[in-house]
Amino acid sequence: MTTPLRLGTRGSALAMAQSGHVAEALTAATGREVELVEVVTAGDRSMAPVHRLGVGVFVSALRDALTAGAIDFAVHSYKDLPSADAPGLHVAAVPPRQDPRDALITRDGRTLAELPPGARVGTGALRRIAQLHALGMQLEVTPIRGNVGTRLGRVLGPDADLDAIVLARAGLARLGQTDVITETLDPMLMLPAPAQGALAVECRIDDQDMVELLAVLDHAPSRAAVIAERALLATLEAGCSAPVAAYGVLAEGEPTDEGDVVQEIYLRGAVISPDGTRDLRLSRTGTPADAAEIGKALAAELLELGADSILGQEGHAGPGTQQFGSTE
Ligand SMILES: NCc1[nH]cc(CCC(=O)O)c1CC(=O)O
Repeated sequence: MTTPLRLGTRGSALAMAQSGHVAEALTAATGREVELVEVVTAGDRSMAPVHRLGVGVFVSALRDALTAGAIDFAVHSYKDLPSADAPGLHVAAVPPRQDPRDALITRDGRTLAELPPGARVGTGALRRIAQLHALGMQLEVTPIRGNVGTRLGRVLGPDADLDAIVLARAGLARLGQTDVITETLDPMLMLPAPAQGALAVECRIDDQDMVELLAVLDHAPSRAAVIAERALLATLEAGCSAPVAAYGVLAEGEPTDEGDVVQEIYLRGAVISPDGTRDLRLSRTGTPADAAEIGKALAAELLELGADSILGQEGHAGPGTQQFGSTE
């Protein structure tokens, strides 16, 4: 009998749900038993706005446990990972991604377009705040934090004080709560965070057995999309709490003259000032093998249009440093 593999996870309902799904998938594919080990992170203990908490509050405790050998692997929400690689660690799998779009939940069932001026919309991420302002609908955007249940309470609970909230559809999907969604937002209006809806399954780079075992969970199209989105973010030297959005989609391109169907990646990226007055959005296509280059090239185009001055406005960390952390 082999010993169970130790999967480190945060204790939030969302983290437990996504770790549980990965554990089940790994057991189904390999027959290996998986044991969940709860790791408490600084981000779980604090209620401060996350863009003020800064560096990796939800991630570093899990990574420390992994490096120390207390756990064999960890599952992260990929969008919460800093864009720089962690020394000695390796993302061994990107499982099939959930729908990466953002979701709107309203108190009275109105859609985004139906919200009146002055409607109170809660969200924590600068990226979402910026895009809500950019709609020019005079929404009153209110910062919120807390786990998914707490945030839903602000709009659906007995003491609801907001007209609407925006959060990742993927989180609700993993919790089996998509029935609360009023509207899944069009990425042309609300472009998701880089890597939203994707998971990163991480292990120690020198743990060859785990690297090989976890590879069964990898989904190449999801990985390619995430690579492109995160290359854009890294090139902008921004982090998950910056007002940067990116969405990569793999699709079949136009058939070649010989009639061959090839995969194409379509990447859309945006940098928007928190007040919504400066709004840069561009897209680009290429082949999935060039995912990282497409992200870098799109970031370079955004920089040419002045993206750095927008990012500078909200305390851009500058070259060599990484500002990141869970945005909601
Ligand atoms: N930053 C918090 C966070 N990290 C991952 C998710 C869930 C969705 C995902 O996996 O992208 C959420 C919640 C949210 O943004 O509403």
